[in-house]
Amino acid sequence: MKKVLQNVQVVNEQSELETVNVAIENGKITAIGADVTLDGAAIIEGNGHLLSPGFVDVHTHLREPGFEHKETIATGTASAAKGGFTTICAMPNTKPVPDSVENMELINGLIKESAVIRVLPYGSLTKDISGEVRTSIEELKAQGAVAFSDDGVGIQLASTMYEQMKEAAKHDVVVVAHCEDNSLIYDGVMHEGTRNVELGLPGIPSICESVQIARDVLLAEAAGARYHVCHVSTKESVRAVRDAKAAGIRVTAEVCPHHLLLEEMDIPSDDANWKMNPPLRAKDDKDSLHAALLDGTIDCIATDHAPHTVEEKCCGMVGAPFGIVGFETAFPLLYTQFVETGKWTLKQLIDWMSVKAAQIFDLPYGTLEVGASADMILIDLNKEQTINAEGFVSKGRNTPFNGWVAKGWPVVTIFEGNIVYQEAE
Ligand SMILES: NC(=O)N[C@@H](CC(=O)O)C(=O)O
Ligand SMILES: [Zn+2]
Ligand SMILES: [Zn+2]
Repeated sequence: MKKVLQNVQVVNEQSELETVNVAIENGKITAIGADVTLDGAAIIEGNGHLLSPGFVDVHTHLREPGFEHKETIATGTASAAKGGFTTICAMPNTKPVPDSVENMELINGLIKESAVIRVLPYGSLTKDISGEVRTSIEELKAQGAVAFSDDGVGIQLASTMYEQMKEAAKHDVVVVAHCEDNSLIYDGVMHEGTRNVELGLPGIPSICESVQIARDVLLAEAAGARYHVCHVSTKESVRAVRDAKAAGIRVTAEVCPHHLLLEEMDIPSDDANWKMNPPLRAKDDKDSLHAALLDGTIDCIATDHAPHTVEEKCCGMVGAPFGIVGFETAFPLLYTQFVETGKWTLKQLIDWMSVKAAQIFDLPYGTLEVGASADMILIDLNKEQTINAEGFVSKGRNTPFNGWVAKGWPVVTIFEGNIVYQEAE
């Protein structure tokens, strides 16, 4: 199958736009340039839109198997495709957990059946992500686990983390950590700071996250492991990662759009659509996350797409599950708030959402290089739209961004050379 995507604009290293055509053969990019043509190829008209590599999201929750009332692989991947993602890594807090060869096979089968884009499943670090019995990294890697995590909970015991890091180092896979010390949560539902006092809600202190990162970077150093920190949210966490990198420890980190866009004082009321883990922190935390992205301490942006039902999120923060959806709003929000305002270049944003994320896990995606999988998106940078949760393709409606106006919407998503999402006319 030959195709030519014509009349699209790519961002070059200088963050300038260049008009090109892209030749696609057998699902791969075979040429890209101003005069590219291909005899007998089907034409996809790009209408002068921005061409970006398909985004790579290394932190997502698809909920299937086990929690199909919140999301399925079909609805989650359709939502991701609409948001411009063509590769996503699925966290293991499903039922069953991908903690055995059998469960991993089950999940691989479900992905094959219903995913519209590439889904790379995590294997868990412990059985049933309960922090007790270690999984076989060797066996789960052989079943296609992209990396290893117990996301949703922190690994409480240093020795469990250390033993799994040594195994991960042996098999050259990355340990990916949700850092949270259970003895420092205090039943909190939002950041322990100013706004939780005003709202009369229990707070989660910053140290709950940062102390575990500090522990883990030292364990990673001792184990010789590659270690990636999930959803960094505090300035102390940033410092721990920055210092670890300076010391030559093999650590990488991600930040979520909501932690870059929002802070505790933005929380309007006791509304569970503003409840996520880690919580929205203070302004100086948010500022330090921005600085960390710009200086390379934080490597990439990941959504932590975490759908829950309207019923679960209906009635205030206490009792509601943590998490907000992210696929369908990530790029337009970040583009509008930080690229249009001149804080970031378009190239920086695209790289943080694609190639930089892929590189952490040695994935050959998130690039428009010749020979790469034809995973690409067209973005209409001038299209402005109000975010409407009711219109999400995801089953989740749990977003704090409902009603926000944003520009820069993905209009076509191409995965392995085939259109998997196209904006309705
Ligand atoms: N981020 C969240 O608030 N929730 C995630 C779990 C997690 O990422 O820790 C979920 O699975 O709902
Ligand atoms: Zn987490
Ligand atoms: Zn998560």
